[in-house]
Amino acid sequence: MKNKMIFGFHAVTSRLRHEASSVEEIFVDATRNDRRMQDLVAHAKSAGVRVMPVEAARLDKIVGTHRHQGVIAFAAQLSLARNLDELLDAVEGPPLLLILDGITDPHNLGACLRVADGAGAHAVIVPKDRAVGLNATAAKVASGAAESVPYITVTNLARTMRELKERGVWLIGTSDDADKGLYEADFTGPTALVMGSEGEGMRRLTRETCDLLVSIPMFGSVESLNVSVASGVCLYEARRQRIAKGA
Ligand SMILES: C[S@@+](CC[C@H](N)C(=O)[O-])C[C@H]1O[C@@H](n2cnc3c(N)ncnc32)[C@H](O)[C@@H]1O
Repeated sequence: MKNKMIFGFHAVTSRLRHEASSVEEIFVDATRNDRRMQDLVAHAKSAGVRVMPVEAARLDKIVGTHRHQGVIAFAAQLSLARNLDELLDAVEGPPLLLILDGITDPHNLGACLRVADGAGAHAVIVPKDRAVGLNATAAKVASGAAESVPYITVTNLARTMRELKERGVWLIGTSDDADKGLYEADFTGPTALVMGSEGEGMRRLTRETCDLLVSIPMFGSVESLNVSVASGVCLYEARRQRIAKGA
């Protein structure tokens, strides 16, 4: 299985708690010896995970612009089913998820992943059936985002949506015929943005499972936007609101 990087205390601790055996190695800032770091190192060592103290500059170089808080783990990808739970546990602040209900064009899927990465969405969730998979074309169009954004395939999308609701995630569906405008909706809490397919939009059950439906105002003569463009507009509105609120 391919290794992935996990950084930050919350995410690394969560992985150690959920499946320590998947963690191959942890790099920690050698100059940090506070209680939080001591606890994490003790937890890792008791689980038999190798801990390597390194210079902070090395951590900076590994993660680029991300915040690592002095800790990076290298771990195997977990099975997809476990990922959503682990992911929600590990997210700091309110989660922002993108649900794609039955996108069939790999270019659109790739572009959605790319904009999800850009806007800092925590995961993209797709149904297993009746949707294009993450194939080579989608991965290429995603320009690296296929590796950086957790991509979660679920067998029953409506059930996953209900589970998200139980975890306090607000499901905001999008449709060009929704009465409420995008800019009237609050995206600052835990949110899953739900997008429909290219031709038909969201399926009936998906639509009915949403807490709220919003439309992006259209000022010209066409009725709707391409799904990846619409994803970008909505995700960046969510991000704008969170920045304004300091979330
Ligand atoms: C090409 S549109 C599908 C249009 C389809 N007629 C429908 O009923 O949604 C693909 C998806 O992009 C999103 N979308 C496109 N334009 C939108 C708009 N103006 N407002 C809200 N969502 C939009 C929706 O998620 C939609 O399901």
